[in-house]
Amino acid sequence: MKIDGVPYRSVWVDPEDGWSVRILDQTRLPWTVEILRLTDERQVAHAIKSMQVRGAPLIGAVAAYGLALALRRDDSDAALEAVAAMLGRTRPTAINLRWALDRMLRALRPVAPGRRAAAAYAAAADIAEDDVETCRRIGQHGLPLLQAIAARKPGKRVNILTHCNTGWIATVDYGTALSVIYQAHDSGLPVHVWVDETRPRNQGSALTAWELGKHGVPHTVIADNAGGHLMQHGEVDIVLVGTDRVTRQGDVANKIGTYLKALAAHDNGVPFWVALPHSTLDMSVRDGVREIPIEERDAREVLETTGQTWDGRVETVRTAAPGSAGLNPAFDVTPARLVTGLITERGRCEASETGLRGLYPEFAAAA
Ligand SMILES: CSC[C@H]1O[C@H](OP(=O)(O)O)[C@H](O)[C@@H]1O
Repeated sequence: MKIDGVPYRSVWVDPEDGWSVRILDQTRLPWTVEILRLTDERQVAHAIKSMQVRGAPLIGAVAAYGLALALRRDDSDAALEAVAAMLGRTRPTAINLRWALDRMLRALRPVAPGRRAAAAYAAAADIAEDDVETCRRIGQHGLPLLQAIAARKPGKRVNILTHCNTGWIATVDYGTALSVIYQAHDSGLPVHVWVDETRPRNQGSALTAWELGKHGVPHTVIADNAGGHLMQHGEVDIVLVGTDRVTRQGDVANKIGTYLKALAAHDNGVPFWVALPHSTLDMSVRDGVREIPIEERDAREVLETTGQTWDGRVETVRTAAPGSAGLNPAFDVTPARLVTGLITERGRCEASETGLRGLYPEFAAAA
């Protein structure tokens, strides 16, 4: 996607040296566009843990390049396994991280030391390019949902509620739920997006609002708790979110607060659709509520917030009462029964094992 007319991806190999890895520092957005240069796997691990890079598909792609960086120095079997394990421990919920590292290990274990670094860069590039095309197709398969809503309300805007950030900066390009919104907007459909602020890290008000603003998509930032009220008053035509892991029965792990949005949507008869690439499927898990590990992040993310002062300084301030403890689960799981359907690069399906088997027969055979 573009930033002020300049095309970007969210991760790329530096064309000047051909090996270091460039990323957008998402902790600096929306205040500044800062490009970081990563030169080893430790910097990659920090970038993922600190959420300089974030978003399920993107952390997988960046971890893949982190493995390539490590193998430039030491491409022994021991180093390959140890670095993959270290990167795999950076964040527990998004299955894309393990998916990407497993794909890298399958590609690299058969390669003789001495040739592994080049093979790793090629395999990481394949993961990145696969994600770009996958996310573009997700947008294509989601578009008819918005077209159908627009056809039922001619001359009126299609109101979409989204949670967290599922845009091009959460993937290598295009995004997942936002890929649908971008394609609808670019096709001339009158879309408007209710952007959940998405406390505590404000991926919505800071990142989704920034992305949509840069692309000229009409949007309004709302408090996380306002979505149900808007649904009760007919102001939401569809809820579109991304995900960090979908189980074989269609349970959906996503940013904390998604489950509450799904409950409100179910209670108000609002369609609740989840967009995901194949790399977000975890067919080894059935019951998401009981089996998906939920990342618990530093409580300070809840007790504090970061923003820009009126004279342009970016500062972090404490918003909670001094001395109060905090708890910060970063994800929750929405049971399949609350999900209207899944939008993937292969098409749309119901949130069920049958639905997923229909789109991904190879997974059924393997599981
Ligand atoms: C395109 S998937 C984005 C997915 O990842 C986000 O989590 P985080 O910001 O913690 O990386 C959120 O759950 C989004 O739905």
